[in-house]
Amino acid sequence: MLKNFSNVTQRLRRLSSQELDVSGTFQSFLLDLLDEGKQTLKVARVSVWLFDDLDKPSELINVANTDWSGKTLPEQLPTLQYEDFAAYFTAINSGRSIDANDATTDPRTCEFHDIYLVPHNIKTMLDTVIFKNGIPHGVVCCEGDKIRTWHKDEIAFAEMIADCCSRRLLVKALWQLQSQLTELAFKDPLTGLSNRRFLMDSAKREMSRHARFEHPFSLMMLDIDHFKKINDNYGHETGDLVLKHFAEICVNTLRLEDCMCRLGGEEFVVLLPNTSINSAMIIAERLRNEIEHARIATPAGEISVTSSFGVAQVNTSLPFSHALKAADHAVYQAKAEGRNCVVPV
Ligand SMILES: Nc1nc2c(ncn2[C@@H]2O[C@H](COP(=O)(O)OP(=O)(O)OP(=O)(O)O)[C@@H](O)[C@H]2O)c(=O)[nH]1
Repeated sequence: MLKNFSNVTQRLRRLSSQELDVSGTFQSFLLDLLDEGKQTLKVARVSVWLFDDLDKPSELINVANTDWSGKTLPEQLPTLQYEDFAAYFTAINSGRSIDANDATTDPRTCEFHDIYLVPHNIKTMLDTVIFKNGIPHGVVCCEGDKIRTWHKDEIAFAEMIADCCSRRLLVKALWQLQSQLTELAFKDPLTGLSNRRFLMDSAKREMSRHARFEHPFSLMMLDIDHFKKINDNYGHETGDLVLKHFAEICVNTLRLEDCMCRLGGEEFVVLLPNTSINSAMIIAERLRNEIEHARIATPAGEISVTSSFGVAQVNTSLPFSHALKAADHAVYQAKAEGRNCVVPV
């Protein structure tokens, strides 16, 4: 029976309030939680095991254990296979807690007798199920070195620990999904560059920052010359490869703080913070030269491209679209002047 039940639930509530805090790692959250379980239930160790694959729950992987020193994972995580412990896996998949008072004789846990219980001096086990979308996803294992009768309070407490794990796993999955969605919303999937939406968002932020500090802010627009011929001559796949490598060449030539975005097709924009039009012209000329001399390796052989540039200093008291339109116009002028050149607004 649990002593000081209200203190215990208070501590558990404090821990579960950290479920939404994804600034710490999943690992350190689990270890804090398991330490609480170990102290409260007075057991030798508590560990968490998760199924590797929910569609095929044939392997459990040990992802946290109060025996592990510090908060680092061992190089090789211990695993359990269904074929070796069928009764145990079946019990977990039923979703019910395993209160094996005497683990060596309990039919759900006696399979561990020779390889685990005896070598580790484990006499009793209390295992509670972690769920994901209502399906068993893993287990919290509490192990003790004396046979004991698990009281219903203790089982309820261990189930609360498993529920904390379930919710933290859900939060982790939601955060992963959210960062994937953000990536999809703001990234061009082909080149990995930011997309038009990101450009417009960050331009707005840069405009107000530059207006406040009265720093110069420029942009350049660049458009690959005769790109249609690359598609026509080598095929669309090679065209895609050229776009990817073209983006890499540009990113490697530009400064880290310069933000390069793909507007669409073979048209790109680079935001140049704290840069005057004169410096922007020098940067554009350097990039133009770099692109002209690069040899892009493709299965169809080496391909080289050139690019036409329009460069503008952004007037922060006008909408950003003005600077964008002006740079676009300068690109047209660069095309009219024979391509592979830089034209200022
Ligand atoms: N492979 C590939 N091609 C694309 C992609 N997006 C646009 N394009 C192609 O890029 C080509 C752009 O052609 P145009 O706008 O005529 O321009 P251009 O051939 O580069 O000629 P100039 O700009 O006048 O030098 C079109 O054939 C588009 O189909 C893409 O994601 N992948």
